[in-house]
Amino acid sequence: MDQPWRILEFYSGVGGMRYSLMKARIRGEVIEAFDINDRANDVYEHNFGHRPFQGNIQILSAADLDKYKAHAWLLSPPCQPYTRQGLQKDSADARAFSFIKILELIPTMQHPPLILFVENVVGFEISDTHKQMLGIFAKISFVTQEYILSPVQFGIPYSRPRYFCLAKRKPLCFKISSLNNQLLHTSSHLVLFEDSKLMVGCPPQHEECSLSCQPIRNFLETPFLVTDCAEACYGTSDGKVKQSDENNDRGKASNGNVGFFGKYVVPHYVIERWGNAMDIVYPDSKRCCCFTKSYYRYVKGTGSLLATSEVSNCEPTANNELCYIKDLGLRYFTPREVANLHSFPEDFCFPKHISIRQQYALLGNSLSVAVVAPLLQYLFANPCQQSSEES
Ligand SMILES: C[S@@+](CC[C@H](N)C(=O)[O-])C[C@H]1O[C@@H](n2cnc3c(N)ncnc32)[C@H](O)[C@@H]1O
Repeated sequence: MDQPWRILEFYSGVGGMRYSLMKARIRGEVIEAFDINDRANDVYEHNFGHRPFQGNIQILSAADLDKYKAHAWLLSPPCQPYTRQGLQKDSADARAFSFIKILELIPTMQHPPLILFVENVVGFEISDTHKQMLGIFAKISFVTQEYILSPVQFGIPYSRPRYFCLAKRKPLCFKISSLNNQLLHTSSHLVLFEDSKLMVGCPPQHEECSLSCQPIRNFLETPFLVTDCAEACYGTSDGKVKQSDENNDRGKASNGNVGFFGKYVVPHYVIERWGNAMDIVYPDSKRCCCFTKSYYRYVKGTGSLLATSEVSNCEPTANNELCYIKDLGLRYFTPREVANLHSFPEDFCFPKHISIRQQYALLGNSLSVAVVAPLLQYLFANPCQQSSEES
């Protein structure tokens, strides 16, 4: 392909796909992005200087899309229809409609895309939306390779396994076509980035993978210790944090000081209620759990908490486990640290009016650039030639 790829980014959120394209150094241009969420679009515009098309993707027609003459579509549709925590209504969930609707337009287009990339949660691969998607791809002569990969397989101490579908319209082909029509859990054949020498090809959660990961410490804002936090215990007892303590009040110590990490301190009442369900990691840990959009609002299953002190006056026995946890200087990872674990670039930032909770929500919906970039590099590589390995 001589000309730069013309790329559409659907469900663009805060632009994780676009950052992945940049990291993968794909010779192409995002000619339009689409998202229904105002705040996500504010963040996107703040970082890329372009405001995505704001509206429901479901209303787009084939004629609307033909105007872009796009070669590639990147799509990360809502994952709630398929998440284990959700109701798993799958294709019956209204949030799944726009995705199938837009794929169904492809056979009717004058300038259909040549390349598609889809990201979603694990569980999507057994959904009927997935079945419908593959049915449409077969009808329009697309070949596919599917993956379930997590950042831990790329040297990042972060467990966020996600489903990816790479699809190309024939006669385009994959570099390794023997992997067509397979669901793969390994990344070993993906192109190595100069700066990701730690990439290893083993299944997510595999012990050896996390051993070769960098420590969490490398992803923290510095200094990472909690200060001024002893009395920063605000909130209600239902595991939810008070509505009014957004950005300002939360973390204000009774002496009036607001330490940088004050608003990230885990209140003692939350430890008492949810301590046993917390995933606690240390700066030297080589793993942490997936941050969801509910991080900072809820504790259970929404992401790891950071222990900033290993010294406790209490013994970690079953009887005084909560006392022990209270002494760990627990705090939430900051939004910047979550962005670091998502491998977002240093210059990524939020406009001032986006609250902390909104920042977590937007990041929780986003993706790992460390995983998506090599997949995109593989997807866009030498698309018109068979690899020498196969010839
Ligand atoms: C899983 S998130 C994708 C996030 C994105 N990849 C990122 O890096 O931030 C799904 C996004 O799709 C948007 N969305 C959901 N349904 C939509 C629809 N029908 N039309 C347009 N955008 C939609 C949501 O606002 C959300 O930002």
